[in-house]
Amino acid sequence: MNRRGVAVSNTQTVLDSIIEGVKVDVAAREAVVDYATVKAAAAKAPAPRDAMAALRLPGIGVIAEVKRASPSKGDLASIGDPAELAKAYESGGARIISVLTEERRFRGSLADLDAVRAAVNIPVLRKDFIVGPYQIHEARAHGADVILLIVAALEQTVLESLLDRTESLGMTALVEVHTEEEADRALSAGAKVVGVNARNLKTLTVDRDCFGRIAPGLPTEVIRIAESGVRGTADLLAYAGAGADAVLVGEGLVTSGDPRAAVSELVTAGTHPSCPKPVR
Ligand SMILES: O=C(O)c1ccccc1NCC(=O)[C@H](O)[C@H](O)COP(=O)(O)O
Repeated sequence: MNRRGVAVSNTQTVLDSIIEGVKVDVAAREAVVDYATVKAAAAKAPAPRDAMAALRLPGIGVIAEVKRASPSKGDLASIGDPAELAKAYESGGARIISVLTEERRFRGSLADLDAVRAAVNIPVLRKDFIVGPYQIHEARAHGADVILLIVAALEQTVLESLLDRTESLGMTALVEVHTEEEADRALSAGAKVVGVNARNLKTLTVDRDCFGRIAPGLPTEVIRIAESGVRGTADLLAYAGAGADAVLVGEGLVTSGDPRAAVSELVTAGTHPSCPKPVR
């Protein structure tokens, strides 16, 4: 019961349980490489690549994800060499490479991020469940140009301070939302790039119409990314019609059998003159 006597569920969501594991893992890494050391390493890292410029190129951009496994699907692809996969994505025309670094549920790692950043010339997104400043400096130290901030996982003041810190390090924050209320919070925190995830991270249900409900309410200057559920060009075109500047694709690429061709097909559709353009 809460203070008003209303029953409150104590059920842990999928997101809660991921965050619980992430916090344990961050504390373990911080015990080995302390905060001051990770900050110093971030300060010495090569300059961030310009993700905003990549996202402003004409056509619907493709953010291609290195994704081995997920809570919703279990194992997806073995991906022995993430650098080779990232190079295939880049040669297929991806604008940004997303690298899942969470280990317990996604079987990603910071080593994957290192390998991908060294292999490609386009911006790289560290896709993880960021809960504090340590992970932001850590992301930069490992070459990240973009980081993900999930509104549903962060108190508003924490979201604001993590967004400021990300930008002060020269990186771009992809601020992820799933509801209109979360979109309002992202905007009030100052998000310049908003990702609408079709996947509800608490229940794992996927609702591709979520983007079309939320994106039209975003200011025109905000870059809009449609995340999850893209399995082919029809999904990309539907998101484009609803105003997406880019789509973020994982499962559809890693299970395709030919990731370069799969990205290229999406890029071709997203840059074809008949593809709907975001209204600005
Ligand atoms: O993918 C999941 O099952 C998942 C579960 C809980 C939290 C996050 C999850 N995925 C992260 C993502 O947002 C996706 O990897 C990304 O948007 C790509 O989605 P898809 O193209 O559907 O693989």
